[in-house]
Amino acid sequence: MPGSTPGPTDWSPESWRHRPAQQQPEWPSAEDLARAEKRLAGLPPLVFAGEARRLRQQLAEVAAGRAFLLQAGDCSESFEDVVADVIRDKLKVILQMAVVLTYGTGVPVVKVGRMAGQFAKPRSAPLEVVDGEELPVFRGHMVNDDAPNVRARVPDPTRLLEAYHHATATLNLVRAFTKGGFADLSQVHAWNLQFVADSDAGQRYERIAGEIDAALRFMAACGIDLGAEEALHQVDFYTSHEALILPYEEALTRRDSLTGQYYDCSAHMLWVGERTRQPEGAHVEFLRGVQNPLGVKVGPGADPADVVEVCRRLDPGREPGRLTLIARLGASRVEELLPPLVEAVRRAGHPVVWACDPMHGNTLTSADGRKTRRVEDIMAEIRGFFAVHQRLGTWPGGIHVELTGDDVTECLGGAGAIAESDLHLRYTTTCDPRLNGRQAVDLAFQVADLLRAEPDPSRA
Ligand SMILES: O=C[C@H](O)[C@H](O)COP(=O)(O)O
Ligand SMILES: C=C(OP(=O)(O)O)C(=O)O
Ligand SMILES: [Mn+2]
Repeated sequence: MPGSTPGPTDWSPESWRHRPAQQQPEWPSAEDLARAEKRLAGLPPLVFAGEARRLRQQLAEVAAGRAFLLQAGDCSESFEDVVADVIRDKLKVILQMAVVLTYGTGVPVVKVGRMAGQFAKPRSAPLEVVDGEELPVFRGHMVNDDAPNVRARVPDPTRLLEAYHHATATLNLVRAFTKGGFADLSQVHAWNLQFVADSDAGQRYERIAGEIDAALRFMAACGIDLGAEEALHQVDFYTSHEALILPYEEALTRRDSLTGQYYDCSAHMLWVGERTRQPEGAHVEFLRGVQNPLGVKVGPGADPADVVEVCRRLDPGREPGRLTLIARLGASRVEELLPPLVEAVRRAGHPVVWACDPMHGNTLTSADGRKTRRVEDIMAEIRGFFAVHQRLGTWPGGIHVELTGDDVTECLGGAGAIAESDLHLRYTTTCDPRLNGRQAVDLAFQVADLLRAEPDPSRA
């Protein structure tokens, strides 16, 4: 059974407190923080250990080269976007991408949202200048508000509770949508948002949807009872976020009554960010004791020996499905930097999933000072990632992307050819630039083409 290795005996949910923790807010009141932690610790878990174990099993299939991981959602979820239509549209785009990938390749797709808890952000600098005024930086709605004034930027521990409640509302809707009929394959046309349907990618998607309809009609005509096939009517959709604010994660960590092991019940999968993955640091210490599937971001400065050390701490049992390494190396350097990392981890015997985050190594600033990314760089990094794995005979296990279902103008180029002069039109992200629905579905088609060129996934 995944996670069958007993949890470490020299660990407790609070043992991270003895290690240096990067990127933690300076909460103005220790008492208010303690009150919020106490309340959170008494609230029900958001996800269940059995669900996290099921995701581990599915990720073990990815590690073995028999499935593909699609991890996607906002850079930083906004409390203001915990609105039915926004959540539904994001889900539609992710389901569409999954259909494109599965239908085009025959490879099962494991779907994980950066959703229902992605409310905290690590930042490169503690201060920023907005309209000439120096302000503490926005750290995600779990910590402070993004409004550009000093009062809004003061960390407020009651936001930890608000984050929990916003995550709960999001997850409730996600569960209803994915288990209650909306994700039924007969709805495949309805996932095509109007602004996506009008694009080339949207029309290509419509053709696939038509073929799926025809296949379903064919099976029904052959006498197959489609109503009885659960897989046609529901999808498994999992949640994930960066485990950044450790008092929040600790408060939601619970011992599973079935196995006696600890799970961080704030999300199915947690990852440690590029800025907090120090082997001796508090974040790695916290995550090594919870049995959820874990991600580790790996940036261009990563030393292979350090990455192996993090793998040793987080995956001592060398269990497939436990660890996903999410490489975010940049389009221009992926082919140079990824091979030594893959080789070192392979030599150390960790059966990790390798996923490509083509967003964070390709961020640039536009002339008017907005963070943006070129879709062509994003695609170039994905192509480089596939090329490296093909050369090394390893499986390019998945992609990790920032997107929204809204028709935003945050990333340059791609389907819809967004120019720098368009960025201001609908630039609504609270942190990093996201692909809009059209750009995301188009990207899925290109990734499906790359996956199709891979050796038969049933090889393993
Ligand atoms: O994903 C988020 C960003 O890349 C990270 O928070 C750093 O952003 P910054 O360089 O604007 O602080
Ligand atoms: C901050 C992020 O990534 P990284 O830790 O890789 O910079 C992120 O995924 O939004
Ligand atoms: Mn980001």
